Amino acid sequence: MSEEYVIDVQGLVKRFANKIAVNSVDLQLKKGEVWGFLGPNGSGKTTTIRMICGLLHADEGHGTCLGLDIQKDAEQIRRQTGYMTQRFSFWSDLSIRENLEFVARLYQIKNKRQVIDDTLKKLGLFDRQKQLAGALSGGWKQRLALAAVTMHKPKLLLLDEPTAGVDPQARRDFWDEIHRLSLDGMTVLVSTHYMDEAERCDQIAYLAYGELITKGSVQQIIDQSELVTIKGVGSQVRALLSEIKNNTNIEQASYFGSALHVSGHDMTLIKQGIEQAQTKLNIHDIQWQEVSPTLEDVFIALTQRTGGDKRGHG
Ligand SMILES: Nc1ncnc2c1ncn2[C@@H]1O[C@H](COP(=O)(O)OP(=O)(O)OP(=O)(O)O)[C@@H](O)[C@H]1O
Repeated sequence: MSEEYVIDVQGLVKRFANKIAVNSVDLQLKKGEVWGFLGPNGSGKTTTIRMICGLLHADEGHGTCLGLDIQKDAEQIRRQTGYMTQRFSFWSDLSIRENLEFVARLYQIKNKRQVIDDTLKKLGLFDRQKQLAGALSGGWKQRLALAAVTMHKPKLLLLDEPTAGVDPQARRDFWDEIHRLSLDGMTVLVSTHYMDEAERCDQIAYLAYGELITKGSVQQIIDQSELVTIKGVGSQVRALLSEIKNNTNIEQASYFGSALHVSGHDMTLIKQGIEQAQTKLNIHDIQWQEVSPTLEDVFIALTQRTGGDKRGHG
């Protein structure tokens, strides 16, 4: 095993019936890093997470998690990992504290009372400990889930879309907590569809169609994409979209608020395409400015390209 990595897996493959859900995925996460796991619905994020923590047997590939073999040491990995699933469930008719007592028994935590008190305080749940879990709002439920999966002090936290449907303030608080945990040395892998959350991560891995398309810091991913973007602002910008999308030199066009972002790999061709569309529709009052592509621009372009390749190869 590598001393350096908390997760070190190579060539992970998972098939369901005849379909490949995950295809040859490599991942290396260092201690204390926060990784964002992104990709469209069904791209294989949950399946990969489940293989890493030994809940699902990989059909091919090998590697270690916390220095343990993912194919052989599943039980030991699970004991040292906090895994928050998409549908993390509680006893809704038990209080916050009673739920944590239940989890503490499950993990055979020693000195339960003290550990539960500390966890409640750390996550700002102490004053609410008697509230029924079923009556909590989305943000508080997520905190309870985080309390439940961190109470046994895991070295690795795997969070599968932990903030889906949670309001922005609660999501921000949740992320503050994630960063606090990483400062204590916990390694975190979080799957998310939110771009602002991706930007809070040290590193990102992006999956599409079961394949790892890119990984690195936000800036590295933007730079590696070699995507160029131009932003248009003006009253007639909405009329341009469908005409621009018909142009084969333009890989991607979409609205960001009242602005139109147009992206591709050759700015000269993009500008030509825009000019053709404007001339055809007799639109001349749009101001264009070259901008750095956003992470979302890059991910949409990557997904479209990968999808095109897949369709192209049948
Ligand atoms: N137990 C299963 N049996 C059959 N197919 C499965 C099973 N689990 C996942 N799949 C399929 O594998 C593919 C990858 O699914 P997975 O849940 O890993 O994607 P995901 O990236 O986590 O998606 P989402 O963002 O929607 O959560 C999908 O096509 C899914 O339908």
